[in-house]
Amino acid sequence: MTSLSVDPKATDATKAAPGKSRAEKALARFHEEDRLGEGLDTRILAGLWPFIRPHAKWLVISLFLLLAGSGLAVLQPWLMGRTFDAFDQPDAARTLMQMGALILVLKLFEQSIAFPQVYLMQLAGARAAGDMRAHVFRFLHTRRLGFFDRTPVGRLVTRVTNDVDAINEMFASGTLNALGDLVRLVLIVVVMLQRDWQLALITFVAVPPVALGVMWTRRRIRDAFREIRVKTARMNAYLNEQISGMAVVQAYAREEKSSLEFDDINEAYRQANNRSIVFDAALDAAIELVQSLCIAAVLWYAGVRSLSDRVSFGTLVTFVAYIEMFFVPIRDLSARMTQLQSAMAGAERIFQLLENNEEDAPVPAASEGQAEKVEKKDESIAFELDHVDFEYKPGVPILRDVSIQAGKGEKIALVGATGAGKTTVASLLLRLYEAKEGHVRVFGRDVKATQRDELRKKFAVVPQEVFLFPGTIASNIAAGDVEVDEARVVRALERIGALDLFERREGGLEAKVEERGSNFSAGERQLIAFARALYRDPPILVLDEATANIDSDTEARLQKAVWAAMQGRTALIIAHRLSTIRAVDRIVVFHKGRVVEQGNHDTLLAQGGAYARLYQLQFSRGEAHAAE
Ligand SMILES: Nc1ncnc2c1ncn2[C@@H]1O[C@H](COP(=O)(O)OP(=O)(O)OP(=O)(O)O)[C@@H](O)[C@H]1O
Repeated sequence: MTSLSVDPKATDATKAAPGKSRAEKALARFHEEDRLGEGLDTRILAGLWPFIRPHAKWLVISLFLLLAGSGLAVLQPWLMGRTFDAFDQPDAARTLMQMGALILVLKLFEQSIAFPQVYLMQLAGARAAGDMRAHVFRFLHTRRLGFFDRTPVGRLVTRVTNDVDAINEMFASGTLNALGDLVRLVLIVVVMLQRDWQLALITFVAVPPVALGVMWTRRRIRDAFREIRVKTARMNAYLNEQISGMAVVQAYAREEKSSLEFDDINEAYRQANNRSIVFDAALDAAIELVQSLCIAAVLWYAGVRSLSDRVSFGTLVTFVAYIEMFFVPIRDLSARMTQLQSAMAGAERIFQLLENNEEDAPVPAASEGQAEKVEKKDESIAFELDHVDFEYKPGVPILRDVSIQAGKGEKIALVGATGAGKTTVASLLLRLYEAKEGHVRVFGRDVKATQRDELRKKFAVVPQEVFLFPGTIASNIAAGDVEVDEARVVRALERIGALDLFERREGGLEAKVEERGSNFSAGERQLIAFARALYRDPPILVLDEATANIDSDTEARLQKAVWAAMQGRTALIIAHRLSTIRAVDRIVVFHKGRVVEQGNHDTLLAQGGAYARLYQLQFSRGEAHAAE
């Protein structure tokens, strides 16, 4: 796809930022996205086409009906004029009845095609937008984690919601009706000129000032809308922050201060809205005024001219009707242009996102031949880091020359100060990130040469911060399975000794899990994560032990869960509890991204090195007693 880069010039939001705090500037930059696009952009339209194409037939029918509707709308005042002209003809009564019937039929026809026209246009738009949302969501699933580290969540959510909606709006709000408006304008101009060119010119004199006025006002309205979007985003961000941090707000009696802050944000939002309302109302009133002036001018001129050349009654009726139809499309054209620009800007941002090439490669990165080369067929090794260097950000090394091997069934503990790089090792094994140097192998195969799904099926991860999805206890334990296998859920819970704990809850295993598992304690969430690991029953368990304090009953259950989960499989434990550390086969000690010691508890203790110091530190804190 060609590059659809965004114009880098600063926007109002960033220009308005001098002297502001860093946070405010960052916020302003974030809202910079509210800029509008360049109107019709063929590259963007080409990018949208694959989403529209499957629904294009509805769009074509709708546009055809739109053009037909525009023609019918213009035909009626013309017929009306002919009807009035027939008044002084001898067979006026018959002509009037015929024309009346014809106008009625045309009106009915026009109205009856209006429904399918609007419906089909919106249908095509809603379906294309739905496909696009699904596409972007699937695309996000296939990005590497590093991409999410760098991209704010809010921005990605906006791509799937607001930006796609902006494209949908193009269909829903009738932006494409601009085509009908244009046809209508051209037809009106032609009929007016043909009917009476002098009266037509009187009307057209008003067009340039109206067009200029509309453009000026629209620009103000557009600025006001942009301001509204910025204020809305600010309000959303503030509400999000306040509601998420409600516990702190209440605990520190911050309600009054928060209310004052919110009042400011609310007031700014109201004022931005006010500006758009004022300009919108003024524009409507001005258009009405111009229409009335045009009608008055036409009537006046017809009066003046009637001294020498009588203007027919029918012509006057036709002109009055056309003038009423004439300025509305001019007013709407610019609003539709704004909507189109907004849709193009939304589409451009989506395409920029879709250009990201950090794919979480589903298939082996190396060709088959290369894959063979990196394979190391030692069936007894479950996983291995072979002289691995790694950095999250270029130039900031996190792991340096790390080599760790785990034999099948071996239990390995990683210990070290916080930030030493232990969790990173687990992420590399799952190929959530890729090593800069060296090799990461799982069952003898380089992770880069393994199918993503095949690799990840070999692991169950119990993270420090367990993430629960809304659903039930059972559906969370069976995470990843569309159909929950009840018997397996029960067996998994039994094995970690937590079945009774969850069955006691109201609703049992079908008890509701709220968003992010907020109705479960940290310990309970950990237990669910252990059950999840056992349900999956993979050959390797990765356990990032939680450091949070939990009550002694849950602690005992967790201990049991750890042992149950480790049974019969290889385990990599990022260990914090001494009881866990002492019972593993091998301890790997990390310091600033390097492996500084390896061995079992007794050997390392006897060495009196880094591990012995860490152990003494924890022991002196009294944790060792708890672990006895
Ligand atoms: N996604 C990330 N992007 C950038 N830097 C990161 C990322 N994740 C971790 N780091 C940094 O990498 C270093 C190692 O982090 P890691 O989580 O592996 O440490 P750890 O030893 O597991 O720490 P802890 O015991 O606190 O869990 C830290 O300095 C951390 O700030």
